[in-house]
Amino acid sequence: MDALKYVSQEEAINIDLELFNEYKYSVDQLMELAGLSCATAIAKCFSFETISNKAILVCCGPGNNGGDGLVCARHLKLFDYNVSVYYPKRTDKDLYKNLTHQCEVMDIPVVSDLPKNDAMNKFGLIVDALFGFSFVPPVRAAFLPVIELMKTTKLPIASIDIPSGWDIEKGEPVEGGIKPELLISLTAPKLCAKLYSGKYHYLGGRFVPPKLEHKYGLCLPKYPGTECCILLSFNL
Ligand SMILES: NC(=O)C1=CN([C@@H]2O[C@H](COP(=O)(O)OP(=O)(O)OC[C@H]3O[C@@H](n4cnc5c(N)ncnc54)[C@H](O)[C@@H]3O)[C@@H](O)[C@H]2O)[C@H](O)CC1
Ligand SMILES: [K+]
Repeated sequence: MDALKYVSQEEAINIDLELFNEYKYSVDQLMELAGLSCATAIAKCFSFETISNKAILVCCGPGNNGGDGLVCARHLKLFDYNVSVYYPKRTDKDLYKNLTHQCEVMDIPVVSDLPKNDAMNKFGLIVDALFGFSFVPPVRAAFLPVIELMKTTKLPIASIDIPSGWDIEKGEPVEGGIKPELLISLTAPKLCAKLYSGKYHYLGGRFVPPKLEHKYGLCLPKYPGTECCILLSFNL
């Protein structure tokens, strides 16, 4: 079998466009599957016993990566974790308003200010849903504090699709970036994931129609049975 393809930023954007325009998926559909696969991979890697208070802070950015984070937060809550969401720049579109509402009515606190030291100490894991494949470096000022927090924290980080702040193709910035313990690539891994050496690398977003997979030569791995995510690599 041919090797799994790591896609460029342009290919990732084109695949995304094709899913919406040619294959007629809606963003909500794919985001739900993407977010569920992220929550599932997180639960596989971080059981209740391994993270203090079962408490997870999900940091959500302004685009669809942040939307995946909101969906992921809701599923983690359904999996019985104690979930909070940090969402500093709320996007004024119905999709995001509804996803935020769904979290709030499930008693997931959604805050606009980064939790301070004491409040931060209760968490056992940070989910990074700040930026995905549309990120263009460098990080703008509004997001520097949360990126700095994630660079210096002792808590494990689970990154959705891209470790935020990393160049989509060239990887970690030369001045140093965040170092997630889990990376969940969605649809297909991006080139930066080749340079990822953290503990767990999962693939999620099991929604690619075979014709689209072949067109881009993705050579996706065979997901086991009905699983929505698959472990690509594990480093001790
Ligand atoms: N088909 C798929 O694979 C699916 C992927 N999903 C997820 O969607 C993201 C990509 O989402 P997109 O809305 O295109 O953009 P991002 O979330 O990556 O970010 C755009 C957002 O961020 C701002 N921004 C860009 N650069 C910077 C910067 N340097 N500093 C600060 N802010 C920045 C920009 O202005 C936008 O507001 C993909 O990765 C997946 O996670 C779908 O959910 C399902 C289908
Ligand atoms: K991310």
